[in-house]
Amino acid sequence: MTRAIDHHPVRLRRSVLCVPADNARALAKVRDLAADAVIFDLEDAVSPDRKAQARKALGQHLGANRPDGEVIIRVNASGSGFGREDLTAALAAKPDAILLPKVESPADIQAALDWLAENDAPEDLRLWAMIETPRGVINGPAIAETGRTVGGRLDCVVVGLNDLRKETGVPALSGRTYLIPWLMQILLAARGSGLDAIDAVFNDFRDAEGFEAECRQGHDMGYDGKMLIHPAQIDVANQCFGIDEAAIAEAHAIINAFALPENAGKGVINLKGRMVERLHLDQAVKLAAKAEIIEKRKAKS
Ligand SMILES: CC(C)(COP(=O)(O)OP(=O)(O)OC[C@H]1O[C@@H](n2cnc3c(N)ncnc32)[C@H](O)[C@@H]1OP(=O)(O)O)[C@@H](O)C(=O)NCCC(=O)NCCSC(=O)C[C@H](O)C(=O)O
Ligand SMILES: [Mg+2]
Repeated sequence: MTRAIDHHPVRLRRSVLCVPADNARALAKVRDLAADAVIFDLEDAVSPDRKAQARKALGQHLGANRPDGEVIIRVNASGSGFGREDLTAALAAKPDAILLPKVESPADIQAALDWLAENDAPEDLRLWAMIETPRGVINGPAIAETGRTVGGRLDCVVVGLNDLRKETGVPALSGRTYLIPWLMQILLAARGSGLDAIDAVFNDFRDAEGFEAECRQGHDMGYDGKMLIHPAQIDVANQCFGIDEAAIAEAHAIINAFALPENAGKGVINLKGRMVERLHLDQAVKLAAKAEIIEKRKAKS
């Protein structure tokens, strides 16, 4: 695992594909897909009468197949009546992270942390949190901060706009005009506590143009990647949230310039007529680390 300057681990999360845990045909496809991370869903993609079946299918599937990227399991919320059984099944399936839906307060994170401690969860098991209700957005900074300071397991938040639109009445307009303030609020809360942030799903998976525009928007808002619902969305997300050649070259130019003996100890330098400070060096190191992971991933596929 590559570590960035601020010691937050750099992980590749450009494309985070969601798969209903009870869909055998979709599960069978996952290993051959180029998603950076896969969320195996026990929550809204699985109907209440199939929850038990989905837990069992997921355990069997992950027992025999592991995708290359991060494995995340989304459980049902604690108040749903399915939460405890989902957590038990998730822990047994040994994911990299458990995704908590509809997180509304620091207490939701704390309850999950307590359960994990009581059930001897491995130290490196991470928590992800979905922010997808009005209270979740309002309490975003406190949620992110509690997750970081208590137990240190939380390292990623995911925006759920379907639920947020349902709860607020904001319609699904192209461009997401009235949702942008909340998207930026969530991004700021995540960054304020050193967490990664994943943009929401785009439902119209046959609308390639609309999807690409939304990926570019999410990237420009600062998000690390996008939650996806269909394999056709993976390549575009990897490209939009990826790093182009010019940016990699620029990062290396900054790193090399600060490594020159004449620049040792300098806080600011002149790089071909442009002011470059050590904060830009930090950014360049992080970007180069991510580019290195992307190259390794390409070499493997
Ligand atoms: C949306 C879908 C139900 C569409 O499925 P389908 O009708 O099967 O589409 P296609 O015929 O185009 O599929 C082509 C093949 O690809 C496989 N497939 C489809 N989706 C996936 C997937 N997600 N992962 C892996 N493989 C997939 C199909 O099986 C076809 O292959 P084959 O069967 O061999 O022909 C479906 O895409 C789907 O269920 N997507 C995921 C839905 C989901 O997980 N929803 C929960 C996440 S969204 C969310 O969380 C919202 C958030 O909470 C919020 O509030 O916003
Ligand atoms: Mg949701």
